[in-house]
Amino acid sequence: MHMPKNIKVKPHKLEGVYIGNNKFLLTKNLVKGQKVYTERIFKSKGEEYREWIPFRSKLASAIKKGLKTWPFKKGTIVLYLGIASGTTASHISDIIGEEGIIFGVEFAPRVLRELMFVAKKRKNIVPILADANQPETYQHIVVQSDVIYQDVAQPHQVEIFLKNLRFFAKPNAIGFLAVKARSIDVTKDPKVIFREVERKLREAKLQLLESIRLDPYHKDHMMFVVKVPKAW
Ligand SMILES: C[S@@+](CC[C@H](N)C(=O)[O-])C[C@H]1O[C@@H](n2cnc3c(N)ncnc32)[C@H](O)[C@@H]1O
Repeated sequence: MHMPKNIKVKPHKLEGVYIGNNKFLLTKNLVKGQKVYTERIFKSKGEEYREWIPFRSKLASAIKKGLKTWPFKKGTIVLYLGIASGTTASHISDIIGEEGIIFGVEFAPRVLRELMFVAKKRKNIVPILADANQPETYQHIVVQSDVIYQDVAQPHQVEIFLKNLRFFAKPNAIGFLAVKARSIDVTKDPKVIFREVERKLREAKLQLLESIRLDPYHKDHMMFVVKVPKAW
């Protein structure tokens, strides 16, 4: 087996995130010796860390671009829409630990199958084969959540996001919406699309905390971060 390299690690200002002396973002591996994608594993003072690659994860790229809102900690309950094979979710899983839970909704069966292998090792991931546009079909599984994270790259992604917030957001929950401009309309300038998304979020009476362009890691993508008002 390939022996992980020893590096120096220091905590990032966001809880549960670390920085290696090589400037990589890292999370502490919840399942020692196990990789989830093409990330490298490192060691420091008896602990094992996984590299969190911003080109592979929009959340990691948002951190690189200065994300400030950080609701993830041990025990956080997350609804993840468009979880795919669990690249980003595996790092959230590292951070929230065994006390937390990620309900991962994905509508592509083939992709969900990959996630099943990840979830077999990571007990805090619950894979759900469903269409995020129909929250009523998984309402019996998912509980009220602290965080709703959405990355579905669909034309009606804002509507899907709002619908799920209405079903599952706890008061004061934090929502992350990763928007790929081209999925909404390939013909429009991304800036126009992002303004439109912002307008819809404000119109829905959500508090817009941050909007972060994810270039150069993810071209024409924006991460919107919102807070759900107490009485919504
Ligand atoms: C960009 S990928 C997600 C990558 C993942 N978030 C990550 O960072 O590891 C988008 C995923 O959303 C899924 N998806 C798209 N529309 C969906 C829908 N309506 N319901 C559930 N999943 C959906 C796709 O099948 C795809 O796996």
